[in-house]
Amino acid sequence: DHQAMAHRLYTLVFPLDSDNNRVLLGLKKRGFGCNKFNGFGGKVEATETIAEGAVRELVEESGLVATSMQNCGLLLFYFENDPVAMEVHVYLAHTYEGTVIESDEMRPQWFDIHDMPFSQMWADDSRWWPFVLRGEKFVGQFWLKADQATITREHLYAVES
Ligand SMILES: Cc1cc(-c2ccco2)c2oc(N)nc2c1
Repeated sequence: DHQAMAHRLYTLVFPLDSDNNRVLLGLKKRGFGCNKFNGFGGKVEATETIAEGAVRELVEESGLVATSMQNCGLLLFYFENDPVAMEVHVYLAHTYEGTVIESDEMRPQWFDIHDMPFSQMWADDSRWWPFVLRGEKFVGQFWLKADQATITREHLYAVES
């Protein structure tokens, strides 16, 4: 039978503009995922809920205060040579306050949701973003090589929202 794997909780938030045509991404300026565009997020602290962590990371990394968020998917990443999986809770932020600011972590930029910079994003993004565009909640499991760029196996499916 399968042994339970250890996992670490993360959030990922994608702010959408009011007519749902554009999404705010951040170019990571340092650390994990450096030089990739991604949603805004990071580790969930022990003292907060996952949703609270999502709101906090969005403020810290973009300056936007989310006033409504929708959990749109779950991503699980397994790395060769690493026993701890990443459990990433993905959110769309439909309404928010504040103005977008560049942080020392992230350089924010708006993109057409149908013209994503996938060549400058994590390899998994082009696989599950179509679910977001269809409004389908998803669960995606991705097994990655140590280079964190190569997907060796994936299991991606829609779930009841
Ligand atoms: C391995 C990996 C990690 C993350 C991540 C780190 C923090 C939040 O998410 C990803 O995000 C995306 N889009 N692909 C990702 C792959």
